[in-house]
Amino acid sequence: MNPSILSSERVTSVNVAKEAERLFRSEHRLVCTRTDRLFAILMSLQWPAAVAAALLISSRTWVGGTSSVHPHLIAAVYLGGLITVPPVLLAFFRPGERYTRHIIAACQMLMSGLLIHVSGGRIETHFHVFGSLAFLAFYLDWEVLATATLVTLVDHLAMGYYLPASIFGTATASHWRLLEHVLWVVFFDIFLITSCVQGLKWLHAVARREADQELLLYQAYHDALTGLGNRLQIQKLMGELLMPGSKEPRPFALMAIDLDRFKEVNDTLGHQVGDELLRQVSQRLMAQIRKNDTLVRMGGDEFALVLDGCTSARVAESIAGRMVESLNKPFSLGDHTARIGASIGICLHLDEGQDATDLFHHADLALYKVKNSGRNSFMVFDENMRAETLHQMSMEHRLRSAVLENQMHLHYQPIVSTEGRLLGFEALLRWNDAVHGDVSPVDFIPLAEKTGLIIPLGAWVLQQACSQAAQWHRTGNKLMKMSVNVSSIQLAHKDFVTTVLTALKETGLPAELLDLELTESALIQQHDSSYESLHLLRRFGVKLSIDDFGTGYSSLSYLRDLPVHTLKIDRAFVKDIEISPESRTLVEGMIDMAHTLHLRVVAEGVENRKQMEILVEAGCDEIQGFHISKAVPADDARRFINVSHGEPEIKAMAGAAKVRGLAEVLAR
Ligand SMILES: Nc1nc2c(ncn2[C@@H]2O[C@@H]3COP(=O)(O)O[C@H]4[C@@H](O)[C@H](n5cnc6c(=O)[nH]c(N)nc65)O[C@@H]4COP(=O)(O)O[C@H]3[C@H]2O)c(=O)[nH]1
Repeated sequence: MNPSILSSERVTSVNVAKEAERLFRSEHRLVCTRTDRLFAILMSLQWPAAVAAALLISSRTWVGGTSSVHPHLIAAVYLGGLITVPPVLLAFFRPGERYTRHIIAACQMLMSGLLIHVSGGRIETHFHVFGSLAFLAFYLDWEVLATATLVTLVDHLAMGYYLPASIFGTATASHWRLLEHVLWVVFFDIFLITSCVQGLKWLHAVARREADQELLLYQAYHDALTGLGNRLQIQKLMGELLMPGSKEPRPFALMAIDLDRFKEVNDTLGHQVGDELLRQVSQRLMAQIRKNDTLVRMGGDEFALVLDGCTSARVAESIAGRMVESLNKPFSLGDHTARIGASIGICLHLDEGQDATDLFHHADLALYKVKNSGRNSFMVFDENMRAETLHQMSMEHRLRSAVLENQMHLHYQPIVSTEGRLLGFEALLRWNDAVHGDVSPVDFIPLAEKTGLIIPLGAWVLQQACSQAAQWHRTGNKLMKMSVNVSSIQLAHKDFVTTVLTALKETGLPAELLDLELTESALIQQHDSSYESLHLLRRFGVKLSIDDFGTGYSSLSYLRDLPVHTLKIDRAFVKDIEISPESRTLVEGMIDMAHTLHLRVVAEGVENRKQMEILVEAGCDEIQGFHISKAVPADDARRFINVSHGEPEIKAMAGAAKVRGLAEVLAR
C-alpha cells in the first residue's frame, strides 16, 4: 500500500484524472532523470573516445606540417570538452528538467558528429547516430528526438558537406552518402517517434491504473462525506500501534466522540443539512488536533480520535474540552442555524496487554457514562466505571425488551379542583422489571430518550391513555381530562402530530380532553416545526400544559408564542411552601402571572393539608399530589371516579372546607 494515500493533504483532492496526470508526470520525470544520468556517463566516455580516435588518426595521417598538433586532436579535445561538460553538469545538477534533456540531445548528436569527423569516418556513422537516437528514445519525449534529428541534419550538412576538408583536411562524406544518411535518419526517426508515442501511452496507462488503485484504496480507508479516515483506517492504525513484539509500547489516547442532537437536526432539517453539519463538525474537530493525530468518522454521528504519543489524561481532557467547546458554537447551515453538542469518552493506552477491542470498549464505556450524565462533556475511563456502566447497559437492554414486548403499564394520578372536584388524571408510566424491580420513570425515561425508544413508547402511552380516558368518557364521565407527558424527542419527531391524532381517532377521545404536558426545557430545545405541530394540535382542540414550571428556562417568551393552556408549578416550589415565605411568594407570583395570561394553574406535589390551604388562598386552580392520591392503577382510578360521581356530599364537604382532598374523603 502506498502510505501517502493516508496522508491528510491528499485526502480532499483525490480526483482520478488529476491524480493519473500527477502520477504520469512524476513517473516521466523519473524516467528522464535516469536517462539524463545514463547520458552523463555515455558522454563522459565519448569525450576520451573522441580524443583517442583523434590521436590514432593523427599518428597515421600527420606526416609533417607547420604545427606539431593535428587539427583532429585539437577539435577532439576542445570541441569534445565544450560538448561534454554542460550536459554532464546539467544531468547531475538539474536532472529531469525539460531543458536538460533537450541540451543533452543536441550535445549528444554533436558529439556523434564530432566522433565521426575526428575518426575520419572510421567510426561507423549509421551505427553511432542511430545508437544515439535510440538511446534518446529512452526519454519517451518525441520533442527530444526532434531536437536531436534537427541537430544531426544541420551538423551533417555543415560538417559533411559545406565545411568538409577546410577544417579537418578530409571530406567526411560524398553527396550520395550524405543523402542516404539523411534518409536513414528520417526513416529511423519516424520509427522512434512512433515507439516513443507508444511508450508514453503505456506510461499513461500505468499512471491511470495506479490512480485507480489509489482511489480504491482511498475509498476503502476514507469516509466519502467528510474526507476523514474511516473505521478501517483507525483499526489499521491501532493494529500498528499495538503491534505485538514491537520493542517499546507506544502510548496513545483513544477518544470515542458522539454528537448530541445530531439526529434531531438531521430529522427536522433534512439529510443535506445533516451532511453539511457533519462536514463542518469534522473541520472544527480537525482544527483542534495536531498533524500526527488521527481523526476518523466511524459512521453516522460517531467519530474517533487517536492522539499518538499522549500519556497524560490531563492533556487528553484538555483536547476533549476544546473539541466540546468548539462544537457548542452555532453552526450556520444555509438558511438555518443549528446548535449541537458532543460527548466524548477517553481511554489511555499506557502499557501492554490491551488489544484494540478492549480500548474501544473502554472509550465506549466512558462515552456511555458521559451520555448518561447529561451529555456535552467528556470523561476518562477508569476501572470503577465498568460495573456501573455495565449495569446501565443491562438496563438499556431490558428496557428495550420491555418496550418492544409491551411489558409497561400506566398508573393514573388524579387532578382535582380546589373545591375537591375530580377533573381528570395524569397518566404516568410504570415499569416493573424482573431483574431491576420497580424502575422509576425518572431513570428510564432519559434512557428511553437516549435510545430513541421513547418514540414507540410515547406512542403506546398516548394510545393507552386516550383509550382509558375514552372508556371513562363513554361511561358517563364527560369532562374527565387525561394529561400525558410528552418528551422533547417525541415533540421533535416528524410523525408527532399524526401519532396524537391517530390515538384520538382510534380511541374516540374528544381532543379537548387530551392535555399534553411538556417541560419548559423540552420546549426550549425545539425548532420552528415543533411549534407548528403544537399550534396544529391546538387547532384540533388538544390542550397544552407546561410541566415542572419554574425549573427550566428563564425566558418566558414561549408562553406568548405557544397555545399554552395550563401551567403546572413544579413540586420543588410547593414542597416547603408552608415553612418558607420565599417559596410562598414565588408560588403566589407564578399564579398571578399565569392568571394575567389567562392560564390555569395546577400545583404539583401537594403532600399535606397546609400546603393545599395556602395554594387555595393564593388562587391556584387545580391540585395534584400525594395529599389527594398517588398514581394508581386504572381500576383504583375508576373508584375515584365512582366516588366523585356517586356521592354528592363529597362536593359539599370539599366545597365547605375549600381545601378537602379526595384522599381525605375516601379515607372516611
Ligand atoms: N414527592 C412527590 N411526588 C409526587 C407527588 N405527586 C406526584 N408525584 C410524582 O411527581 C411526578 C409527576 O410527574 P411529572 O412531573 O410529569 O414527572 C414525570 C415525567 O416527567 C416522567 N414521566 C412519567 N411518565 C411518563 C410518560 O409516560 N412519558 C414521559 N415522556 N415522561 C413520563 O417521569 C417523571 C416522574 O414520574 P413519577 O416518578 O411517576 O413521578 C410523578 C408523580 O408520582 C407528591 O405529592 N410528592
